Amino acid sequence: MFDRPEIGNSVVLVAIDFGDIDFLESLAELKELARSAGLSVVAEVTGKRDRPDPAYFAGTGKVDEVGYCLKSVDANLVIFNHQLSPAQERNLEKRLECRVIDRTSLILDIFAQRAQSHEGKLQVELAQLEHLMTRLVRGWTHLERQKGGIGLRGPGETQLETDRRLIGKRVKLLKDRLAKAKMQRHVQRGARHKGKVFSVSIVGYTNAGKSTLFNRMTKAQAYAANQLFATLDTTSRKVFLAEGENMVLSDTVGFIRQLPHSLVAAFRATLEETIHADLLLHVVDASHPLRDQHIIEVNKVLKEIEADQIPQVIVWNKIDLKPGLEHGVETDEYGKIHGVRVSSLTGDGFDLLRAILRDQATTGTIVATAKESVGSDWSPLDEQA
Ligand SMILES: Nc1nc2c(ncn2[C@@H]2O[C@H](COP(=O)(O)OP(=O)(O)OP(=O)(O)O)[C@@H](O)[C@H]2O)c(=O)[nH]1
Ligand SMILES: [Mg+2]
Repeated sequence: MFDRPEIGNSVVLVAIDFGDIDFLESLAELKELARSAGLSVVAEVTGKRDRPDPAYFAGTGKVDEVGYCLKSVDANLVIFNHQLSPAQERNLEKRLECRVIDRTSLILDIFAQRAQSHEGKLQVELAQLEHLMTRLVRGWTHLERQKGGIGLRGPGETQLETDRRLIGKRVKLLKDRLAKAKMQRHVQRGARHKGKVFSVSIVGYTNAGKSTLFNRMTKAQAYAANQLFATLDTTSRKVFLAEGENMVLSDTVGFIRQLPHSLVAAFRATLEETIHADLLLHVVDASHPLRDQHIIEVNKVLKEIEADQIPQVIVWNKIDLKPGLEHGVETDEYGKIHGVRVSSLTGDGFDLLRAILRDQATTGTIVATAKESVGSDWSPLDEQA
């Protein structure tokens, strides 16, 4: 009953510009997401609108445009870049005679495909059920209003109630299991803390190169690929820094703008690992045109999970892709380190990164926190390029 519905693989993207400043980027990202989900984008329909209007698709001819498009390209899925209400989704499916999903469902689908560990699978199922729940709830109130309320229960509504009860039960079970898994991790972390091992978490936007950096540091084989959300599970390894000095390095799930709330909540447990780190390596794709927005998005999530107090080094990664950028360390006006430029692909700059890790492990004072560097509008990368 809780199986993920099969989605097709030829897809038409629909994106309406409601005046968002980053419309084009978010469209590009949607394409990337679709590609990462193994879908092939065969057409795009775009439009412009001054405000998000639920009634937009009625009578504007836009739906017909999507319909014509579907006929000419033979696609079996339509993905909308913005949030659709369940009613909108149903109406659109009826009119287009094609499966319709939105960005959130697409991201959930990618997570469902990728989840590997027991805990990761539980988290994704929980997020999917919670997504489903909000839709059932809304469908329910909608029906209630139609029928005029009290004393008019139809068989359909009873079914909804049953569904809700069953899903509710499953949600509770999943939450219990996740709580147990969290306890276990807590115990493991406790053991690590006793040995006082310096712990470092790698965080950053999806596809920034976190796993590639992790692999180079640990000589491990974490899955790295040119797709969004290649990594879902936190992986940790012990790394030798210097005589008598080790660290535990953790690779984590990537962030993305408009990450569905249910997913943020579900992954909070895994990300909590991050809160207890002594240092964050915030990996940024320095060659990406939107790298500054990516940093803001990641810091937003870090603040949400209360990890914004932890010393943080911005690791400008992929400098091999930016002609003119060279490896180097960036310090603020107090001499504290807040950035380092490297290439995880070639290893360029890794001796600097290792030195920073070693010094921070022994002194704990050479790196600034994100809070300390907020407000400084100095952008060293631009100075360099
Ligand atoms: N040119 C170049 N490519 C890199 C570098 N670091 C990583 N990449 C590539 O960038 C892509 C993404 O790398 P990953 O390490 O999987 O990125 P990630 O941040 O772990 O991504 P998610 O797990 O999806 O969040 C891969 O194709 C890597 O080969 C680098 O320094 N230079
Ligand atoms: Mg990864």
